[in-house]
Amino acid sequence: MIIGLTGGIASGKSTVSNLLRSYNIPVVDADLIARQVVEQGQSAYVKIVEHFGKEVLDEEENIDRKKLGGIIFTDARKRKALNGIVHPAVRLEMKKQAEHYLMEGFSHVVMDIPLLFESRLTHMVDRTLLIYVDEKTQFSRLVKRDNFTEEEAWSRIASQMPLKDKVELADAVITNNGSLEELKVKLDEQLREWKII
Ligand SMILES: Nc1ncnc2c1ncn2[C@@H]1O[C@H](COP(=O)(O)OP(=O)(O)OP(=O)(O)O)[C@@H](O)[C@H]1O
Repeated sequence: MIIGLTGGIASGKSTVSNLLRSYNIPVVDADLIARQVVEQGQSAYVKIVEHFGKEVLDEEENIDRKKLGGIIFTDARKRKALNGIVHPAVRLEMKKQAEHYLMEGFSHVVMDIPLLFESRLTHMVDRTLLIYVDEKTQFSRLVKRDNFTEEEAWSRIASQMPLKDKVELADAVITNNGSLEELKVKLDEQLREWKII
């Protein structure tokens, strides 16, 4: 079974991923794969350079994510073109890694996909698990983790689909407003309910 783990910025997905790994449940990380598929030598890298030109490369000829981000931020057409290159490569690699774990004998694999609902990727998973936090907690954890100003933190939270809208879409929700210990207990309960442990 493949479980889709999702949430919002600083809601606790990585924290939960690490807890899952401590149960020996493999986690496939969409953000990590999105960085790997644009590394030199990968087909998405070649396509990006073909499409956007060498000006998106840094001195070491790696893709400069900041430069590319700046270009697509103001140009919807270019953003679509980039997504059209990167997203299929990410999906393919995620499937490959999940299949590999299942072939190895793991009965469950988790896919950590921040934009699982927004990108309509629920067809890739059998069940969805949302890590929810209230906005105040999300805000203070974000400021603390990334050293954002209040304004930077709020604008990032506001740019995303509200977590309360994702609650309706998820098969299960873990609320992460409390301590790490509480999170562990709730995750443990959910995994038992789903007979994963
Ligand atoms: N229950 C908790 N108690 C205290 N701190 C927590 C708790 N859960 C998460 N955190 C902290 O909040 C921050 C955000 O958590 P985490 O990085 O796991 O979120 P995320 O959803 O993976 O974020 P992003 O998608 O933005 O990378 C981290 O600094 C983490 O250590």
